[in-house]
Amino acid sequence: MADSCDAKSKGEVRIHDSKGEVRIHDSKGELRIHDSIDELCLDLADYVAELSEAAVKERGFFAIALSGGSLISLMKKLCEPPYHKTVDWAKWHIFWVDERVVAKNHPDSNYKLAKDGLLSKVPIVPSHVYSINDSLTAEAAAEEYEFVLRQLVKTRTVAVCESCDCPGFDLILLGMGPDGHIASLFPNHPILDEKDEWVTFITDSPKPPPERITFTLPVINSAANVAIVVTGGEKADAIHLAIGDEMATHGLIPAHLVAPSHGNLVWFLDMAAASKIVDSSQSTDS
Ligand SMILES: O=C(O)[C@H](O)[C@@H](O)[C@H](O)[C@H](O)COP(=O)(O)O
Repeated sequence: MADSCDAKSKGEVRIHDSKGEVRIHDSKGELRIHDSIDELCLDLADYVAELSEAAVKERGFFAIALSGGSLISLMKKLCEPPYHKTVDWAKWHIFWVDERVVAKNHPDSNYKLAKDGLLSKVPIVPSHVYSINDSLTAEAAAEEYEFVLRQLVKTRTVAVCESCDCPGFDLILLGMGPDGHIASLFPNHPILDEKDEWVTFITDSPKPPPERITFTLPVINSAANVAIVVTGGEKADAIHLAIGDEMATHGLIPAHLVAPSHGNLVWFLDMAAASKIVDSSQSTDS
């Protein structure tokens, strides 16, 4: 049984905008304003490459879990020089934080999205890519994904969290929806309270398609590093709730529940997504 880890970590917040880079320390960590989406992509590639190098040096592996959505396109710089040569791709072990229960060649598949947008462009080892069994029901696919993950924790390909028996991924990359969902953990959904399973499933996702498997919060919060990558003004309110101090009056949203027990949390935001938590006086033009 997975013990739930208490959330202790604070997050570092990096915002990317045409105004340059500003770092502001607040209750949730560091706020960082960069040049544009392109700067965000460069910073994200640097961040991932550095974590990969450190994990490979320390453990011989880099266990990373990907989300779907715009995250994959924001990882594009990793497919370009120097990263396509300098990253030790053969040591990567790639998982999905959540996956739609559709065929792996279906347009809605997060595996297809990552394969087309990243994995087919870098020299990863195909047997190190852990996609779901797309011939199973959502429940069975979640059970089988957890079984595969448990085998890789046994071999320490995926580390174990210091204070609970959860897998300790080297990096979990999340997106966030306008409602503040992360992975396939949606507001007010009972699986937010799941504390025993590492991987669970839903059949009523408010974001189509309805059937998905997803890591649970204890697994996300057991990672050594979590990054939440959010762009676009339609998410500004959710960012305000997730990072701003006023969230107590608005209730908790899933993104606010991401608080790694021993790991580091970094928010990568563009200015549009961050528009409700910073004012223009904090840009480097001032
Ligand atoms: O499978 C999924 O749908 C994703 O994992 C989901 O959690 C995504 O990360 C957010 O919905 C943000 O998606 P966008 O970045 O495309 O808005």
